[in-house]
Amino acid sequence: MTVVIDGKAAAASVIEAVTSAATTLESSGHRKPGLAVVIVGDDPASHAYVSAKSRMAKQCGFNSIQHTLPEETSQEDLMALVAALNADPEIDGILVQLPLPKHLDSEPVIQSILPEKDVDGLHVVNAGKLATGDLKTGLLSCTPAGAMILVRQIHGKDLSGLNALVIGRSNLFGKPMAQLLLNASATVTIGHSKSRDLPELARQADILVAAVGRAEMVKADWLKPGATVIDVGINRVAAPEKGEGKFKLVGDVAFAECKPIAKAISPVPGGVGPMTIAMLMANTVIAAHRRAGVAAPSF
Ligand SMILES: NC(=O)C1=CN([C@@H]2O[C@H](COP(=O)(O)OP(=O)(O)OC[C@H]3O[C@@H](n4cnc5c(N)ncnc54)[C@H](OP(=O)(O)O)[C@@H]3O)[C@@H](O)[C@H]2O)C=CC1
Ligand SMILES: Nc1nc(=O)c2c([nH]1)NC[C@@H]1CN(c3ccc(C(=O)N[C@@H](CCC(=O)O)C(=O)O)cc3)C=[N+]21
Repeated sequence: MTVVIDGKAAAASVIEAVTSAATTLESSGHRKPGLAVVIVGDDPASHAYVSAKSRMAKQCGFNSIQHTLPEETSQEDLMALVAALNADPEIDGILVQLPLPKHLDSEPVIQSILPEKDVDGLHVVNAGKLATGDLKTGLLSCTPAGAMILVRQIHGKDLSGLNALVIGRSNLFGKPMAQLLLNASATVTIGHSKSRDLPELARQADILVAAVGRAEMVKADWLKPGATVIDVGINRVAAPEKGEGKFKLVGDVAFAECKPIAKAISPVPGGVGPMTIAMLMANTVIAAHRRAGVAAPSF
């Protein structure tokens, strides 16, 4: 029987641990962890994610502040807001929702966030710590950290001898995911749009992670029987069966046909997505502990 990995349940247990760490921190005389989420423009999907993040931060007992800037915000104004949040002693974590409107350059914005407040794990200092094998003193990118917790449920901490394929090489997900898998001693391949014969690479993989953004790209005949499949893709596709003009979310993996071949598979929705938000809360509570000079929990 294939295991359908329950990301909601795994996220709920992370959230429980985060909430309890936040409560303990506060009852020992420190202030609440503070998370600032910055969103520019009015993309409805981004707004939905940001409100989910703000809601969850409140549920964890954080001080959660949302900054909503108009579409026409300038690079200077956005950078000035980040500088103010860097200097704000009440703020432990800063997240700038991506993608930014086209006229803005995200890289200087991300790099201007203080590394110790970079709860997205995208600052070069945090990316560099991960790349050099320091997983303890920086902040990890939320989605790969969450995906790794799901992999650990199936395989434990040591992935020695296992082949892993990550499809996608973004800074937000693919690269840090590959590094986490490598750190756990998997033999890692990274596939992308210029790879030759992805299906053949996939058939070698004991652990297949798909983060492309192409609905149901990974088919049943790509899988090694008994593989663990982690689906990171979030694709909104038409769902006429739900009514005219309705949409549904699907991943990068053709779930129904892949499920019988896999040992374990994460669904979309209800897989990696909820873990991303949970790990953002985990990073915020870690940053708050470090700022307070108290030993931080690990997740
Ligand atoms: N569940 C969650 O919490 C999160 C989900 N996501 C989702 O994950 C997906 C990927 O996100 P992200 O990494 O930010 O996306 P990017 O668009 O930054 O990266 C996509 C990657 O997929 C590769 N790619 C594109 N087309 C193909 C193809 N036909 N064959 C093989 N590789 C291809 C690209 O290759 P190349 O580099 O050559 O262009 C690139 O490396 C999206 O669906 C996104 O919504 C992202 C973050 C969080
Ligand atoms: N700076 C930055 N950091 C991010 O981590 C970041 C970002 N920008 N921009 C966009 C992507 C995407 N992302 C998701 C978070 C949660 C779900 C999630 O909770 N998904 C639910 C479904 C939600 C729904 O129903 O719409 C699920 O998969 O079950 C999905 C996707 C974070 N991202």
